[in-house]
Amino acid sequence: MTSSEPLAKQFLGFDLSTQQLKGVVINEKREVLHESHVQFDTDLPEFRTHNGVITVLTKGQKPEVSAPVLMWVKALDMILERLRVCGADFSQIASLSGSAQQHGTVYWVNGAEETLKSLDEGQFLHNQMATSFASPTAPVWLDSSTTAYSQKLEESVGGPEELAIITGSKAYERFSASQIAKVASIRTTVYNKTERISLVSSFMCSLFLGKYAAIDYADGSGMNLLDIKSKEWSPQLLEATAPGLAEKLGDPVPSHSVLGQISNYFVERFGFNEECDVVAFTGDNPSSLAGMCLEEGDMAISLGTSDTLFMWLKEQKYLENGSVFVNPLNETEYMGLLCYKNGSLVRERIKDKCTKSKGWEEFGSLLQSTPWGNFGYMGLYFDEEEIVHPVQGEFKFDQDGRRIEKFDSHEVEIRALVEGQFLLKRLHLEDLDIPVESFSRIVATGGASQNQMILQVIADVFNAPVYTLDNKNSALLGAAYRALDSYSRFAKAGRKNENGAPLAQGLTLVCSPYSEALQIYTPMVEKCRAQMKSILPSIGDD
Ligand SMILES: O=C(CO)[C@@H](O)[C@H](O)CF
Repeated sequence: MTSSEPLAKQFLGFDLSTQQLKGVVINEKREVLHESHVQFDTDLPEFRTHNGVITVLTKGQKPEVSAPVLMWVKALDMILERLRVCGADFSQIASLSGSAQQHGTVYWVNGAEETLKSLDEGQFLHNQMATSFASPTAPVWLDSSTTAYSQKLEESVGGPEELAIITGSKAYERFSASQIAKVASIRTTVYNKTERISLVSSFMCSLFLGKYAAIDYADGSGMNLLDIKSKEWSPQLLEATAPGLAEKLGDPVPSHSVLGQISNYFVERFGFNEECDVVAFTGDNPSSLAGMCLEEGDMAISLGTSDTLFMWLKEQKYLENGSVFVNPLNETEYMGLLCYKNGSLVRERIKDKCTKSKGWEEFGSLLQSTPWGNFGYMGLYFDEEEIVHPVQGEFKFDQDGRRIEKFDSHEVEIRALVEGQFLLKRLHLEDLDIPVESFSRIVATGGASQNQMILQVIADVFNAPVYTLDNKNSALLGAAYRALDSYSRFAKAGRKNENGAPLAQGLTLVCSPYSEALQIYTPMVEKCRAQMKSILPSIGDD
C-alpha cells in the first residue's frame, strides 16, 4: 500500500502474558474484528515450558523461574500468521501497541540492534535472532530467588519505606533491579556481553520497531529503579544495582509515546503499511487499566496466573505490601497494585483434586452448595511463596481457628480456598487504610472472571457489585486501545472519550452482594488475620 492512500483506521494490540501470546485487531469504534492466540506449552512444545516457564530447582536454593526468549520470538511469527488466517489485513493497521508480563528482563547481546535493523524478510524472525541474546532465557515475575539483592537494594537507600517513596514499591524479588543485580553478580559474562536490557514489554516492542524500544513509565515503575515523581532512573538505585546500567536501559518514555514506524521487515513479510505507528508497549496490569477505563471508586481485580488488584490513584500513596506505578494513561497520576502469585493455578489444582469432572462447572456447583462463611472452616493456600507475605504451604482451620490436616468434604475445601483468597485480599486493603467502603464497584477481568460463582464470593466479601468486561482480555484490549488513542495523537484520560462515551467495550453487571453476607465476612477478616499471624508471627509487627 503506498503512503499516499488514506489509512483505514484499524488498530493492533498484543499481550505477551505468562502462558500465551494474544493478538487483537479493533476498529475506531473499539469493536473487535480479529483475535487469536499462541499457547506456549502446547503450540511450542520444543521449548518444554510448563505454564509458559522453566523452573530450575537447586538444593537449598529458591526455585529459579525463567522463559526462553526465542519462544516469545517464535510465538510472534505464529500469531501474525494466525491473525492473517483469521482475515486480518495488516495493510489496514494504522498503529499497534502491546502489553506484557511485568518485571521480566531480556539481555540483548552486543551487536543485536544491527540484526534488528537489518532483518531479512525472507526468513523467520526466530532464525535470525537465535544469537541475539546474551542469555537465552529471561528471568520472569514468578522468580523469587533474589532475596539477597532485594535486601541490598533497600539498604542502599535506607530501607523499604524509603525505596517505596522513590520507586513506588519496597524491593520485591521479582522486580527487575534485583534480577539484573543477580545477573551482574553471578553471570558477569552475560552482563558484560549485554548492550541493552529490555523489559518483556519493550523487548517485544523492539521487534516491531526494528531497533531498541524505550521502557515506558508505567512498566518501568515495576523495576525498583524509576523515580516515579521525576520519571527518571534513580542514580542511587542504578549504582546499587549494577555497573553501567543507565546506558543498558536507555531513557524511559511516557507510556503513550509513538516511538516510530514499523520495521520494514513487517512491511515486506506481512504487508503492513509503512506508516504504521508503533506505540510504546507497557506492563499487563497498566494495560488492563487502560482496557477497563476505571472510574473513581472502582477496584479492578485481574484473575489470571497472578491475582492482581489495582486501582486508579490521583496521588502517590504508600502501599506497604503493594506497588504504585505511574499511570499509563496520564503520567501525572498513578495506579495502585497488589499482586498475588497464588491465583488461578491454585484454583485449578483444587478443582482437579475436588471435582470428578475436573471441570469449572462442577467446581462452581460445589462452591454454590456451601453457605457464606463455610460453617466457619477456612483455608489459606500458597503453592508458591506468596508476594505480599513470604509464606508457602497449605493451611486449613476448623471453626475454632485450630489447624487441621484436611476438610471433611470437597465442597468445604473449594469454598475454603476461594473465601480464603479474597478474605486475605480484603485484609490487606484494610491494612492499607483502603476499607471496602472505598469501592462502589469491582471490575473483574482475566480467565477466572468467567466463573460467576467465584465472582459472587468476591461481591460478598467486598460488599460491592461485580462487573465484567464484555471482552475478558482487558490487558490485550488495553494494548489496542492505547494504539488507537496514541494514533489519535492525544492520550485519553482513560475515562471518557471526546464525546463523553466510556472507552471500554462495556461492562456487564454479573452479581451484587447479599447484604446478609456482610455481617458474616467482616468478622471473618479478623479470623483471617489471626490465622495469618499463626502462620507468620511477624505479620502486623510495626
Ligand atoms: O508481577 C506481577 C505484577 O506486579 C504480575 O501481575 C505479572 O505482571 C503477571 F504477568
